[in-house]
Amino acid sequence: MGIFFCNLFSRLVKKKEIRLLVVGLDAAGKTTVLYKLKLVVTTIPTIGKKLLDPWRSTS
Ligand SMILES: Nc1nc2c(ncn2[C@@H]2O[C@H](COP(=O)(O)OP(=O)(O)OP(=O)(O)O)[C@@H](O)[C@H]2O)c(=O)[nH]1
Ligand SMILES: [Mg+2]
Repeated sequence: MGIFFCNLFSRLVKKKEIRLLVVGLDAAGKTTVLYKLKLVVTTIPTIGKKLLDPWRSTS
């Protein structure tokens, strides 16, 4: 875990573009945390629950 954050921090200092996946419940505060950490350039909002429902027919 420590090595992961060290690598992440060093990449941020170098201003290199990184992609970060943040997973959590709807409106849990994921985007808020990224903005507070000043990590956000662009975000993709939560995909609709219906699209992720494995029991829902795709036809
Ligand atoms: N009370 C409270 N509200 C919070 C907190 N963090 C975020 N919020 C509020 O919760 C709402 C949703 O926050 P977002 O950061 O947009 O949540 P999200 O997880 O990115 O949501 P999705 O992208 O829709 O999945 C916003 O109105 C925030 O202001 C917190 O720690 N406490
Ligand atoms: Mg969000």
